[in-house]
This record gives sequence, C-alpha cells and structure tokens, in this order.
Amino acid sequence: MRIYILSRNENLYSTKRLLEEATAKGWEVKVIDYLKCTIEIMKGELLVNYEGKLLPIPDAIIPRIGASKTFYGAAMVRHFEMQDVFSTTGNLALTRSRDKLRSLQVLSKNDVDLPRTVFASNKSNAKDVIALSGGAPLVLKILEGTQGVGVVLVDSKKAAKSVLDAFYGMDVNLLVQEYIEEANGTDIRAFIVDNEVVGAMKRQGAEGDFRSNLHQGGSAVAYKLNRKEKATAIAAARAMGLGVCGVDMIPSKRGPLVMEVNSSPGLEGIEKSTNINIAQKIMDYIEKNIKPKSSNTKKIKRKKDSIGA
Ligand SMILES: Nc1ncnc2c1ncn2[C@@H]1O[C@H](COP(=O)(O)OP(=O)(O)OP(=O)(O)O)[C@@H](O)[C@H]1O
Ligand SMILES: [Mg+2]
Ligand SMILES: [Mg+2]
Repeated sequence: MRIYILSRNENLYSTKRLLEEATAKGWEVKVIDYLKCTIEIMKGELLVNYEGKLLPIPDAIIPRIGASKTFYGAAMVRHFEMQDVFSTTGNLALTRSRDKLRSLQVLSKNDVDLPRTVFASNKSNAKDVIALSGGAPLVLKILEGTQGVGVVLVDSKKAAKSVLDAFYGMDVNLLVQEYIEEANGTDIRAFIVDNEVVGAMKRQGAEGDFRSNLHQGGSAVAYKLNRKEKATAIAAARAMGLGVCGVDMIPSKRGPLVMEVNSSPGLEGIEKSTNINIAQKIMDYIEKNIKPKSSNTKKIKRKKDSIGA
C-alpha cells in the first residue's frame, strides 16, 4: 500500500509521527511537499508531477495543509480525490473548515451550540453590530486568523466601537462574538477520528490571556469529556464532514460551545498530554477505508505524451 503525507515539512512532530505509524503498518509512505506538486489536466487524465517525474497514484493521502496554503492545498487534495484516492481529509471539508464564518453557518444548521455571532460588511454601522451581538464585552475575530492571532477581547462598548471602526476602515472581514467569560481562558480540544473521540485535552491560556491557544503560551492536560461534550464534538465533526479533526469547545453556563473545527489538528499536544497513539488511530482509519489497488503498483504513464502538442 502506498501512502502520501501532504506536508511541507517532514521535521514537524505531526508529520514525523504519521510517517512512523504508516511505516509501522508496513506501508510504503512518502512525505510530499504539496507546493512542489504540479497538477496536469488533460481529457480523462488527472496527473501529478513531483520532482520532475509523474507521481504514482497512491492508495491514500493524509493532508496536512497549512492555513496560509489552503487554496493550493485543497486543489491538490481534490486532484488526488479525483484520481479515486482516499483522503483522510476531503477537499470540500478542508475548504469549509478554513472559513470561520462558513464553519459556524454549517455548525448552526446542524444544531451544534456555539457563541452568538454577528457578521457584517464594513459598510455597516458599528453600533448596530455591537447591539446585535449582545453588547460588550465582545470578542472580535479576523476571519482568516489562526493560532489565536487576530482574536481580540474588547471590554467596553466604547472600545468595541473604535476597534470595529478601525477594522472596517481597513476592510478587514471579522466576526463579532459574545464573550463567554465563564470559560476563563480554558478550552477543550477533542480529537476525532472516524466519528469517534480518540483523545481529549483541556488547554489553559497563559496567565492573563483569555485565549487558550498553545501557540500563545497556553498549557494542556489530558481531559475526560462528559457526555454532552462528547456528543457535541462528534456532532461538530459530522456536520463538517471531517474524518480527522480537532473540535475546540469552550465550557459555558449553557453547555459546551464549539469555537471551531480544525482540519489539520496538531498531534504533539494531544499525544503528549494524553499518551494516546493518535497517529496509529489515523492509520487504522485509512486501513478501514481502502482496499489496496493492484493497478497502483504499475508504473504510471501518460496516455499519450502530449507535451508540446
Ligand atoms: N467568544 C469567546 N469567548 C471566550 N473565549 C473565546 C471566544 N472566542 C475565542 N476564545 C478564546 O480564544 C481562543 C482562540 O480563538 P479561536 O479558536 O476562535 O481562534 P483561532 O485563531 O482560530 O485559533 P486556532 O489556532 O485554534 O485555530 C479560543 O481557543 C478560546 O480560548
Ligand atoms: Mg482556527
Ligand atoms: Mg482555536
């Protein structure tokens, strides 16, 4: 069986762990820098070129697409899916998950609880937006932000108005959200593989920070989900259509609220805090979903060499 891990850096913890566990299964596995892949499209032929050669069609891919490379990464994933390759992350689900607004729309439609959220264009009146979102304190989120960058807590109505005016003036797309004070800088990350929770951790933000992101200095410990948290995490993963994902929830008076669903969740925090072999669970998921294709072991050739034609 041939597996490609689509990752830009084979020294990352997650990439190394996936490589290790795929190798442990006895599979032929290769880390492919998806930005160095060239897509070739002809009638009835969808090919991938890599390092100057045609890339053999694998049995499965494990996309690890960086947030800033979503467009190209998703196109690559789509190309492999069109070659009938199994992907642990579908291209549509990947694209959806990278848009915070679209994700919240999908989650809401599937009855997943989340913080009250308002989205408006920069032509709108900041005062109205603040009123609709329930008034200060509020959380503002730049749509394309990640790792906690671009997430701002504003305490007063006055501050909210001036920050909103500033963002709208710069034509930045942002979400305005009710602030869940009782979360107190903690959040829960449930790691889902194949609609099951395979591990969970609780993250606590750095002293004085309302954001729990590890990249912002937060710390993580293993956590046992209660029934409601477990059901919410699974419902969110299902709604997003993600086979492998990290569902982030914050505790609130009305139960767990989903913040976002990450389609390339890191393995380091969750494996180290829980001591669970998450990478192996991902391999088991692949194993369950594919039958090795004997044709794939054949050398791939273009139907007719039409280069230059
Ligand atoms: N409405 C809210 N109320 C309280 N805390 C919040 C709220 N929104 C976000 N937070 C805190 O800020 C953190 C970062 O927010 P969010 O996850 O939306 O941003 P992100 O930049 O996408 O981060 P990630 O790296 O997880 O993708 C959350 O994990 C949570 O701890
Ligand atoms: Mg995010
Ligand atoms: Mg987050």
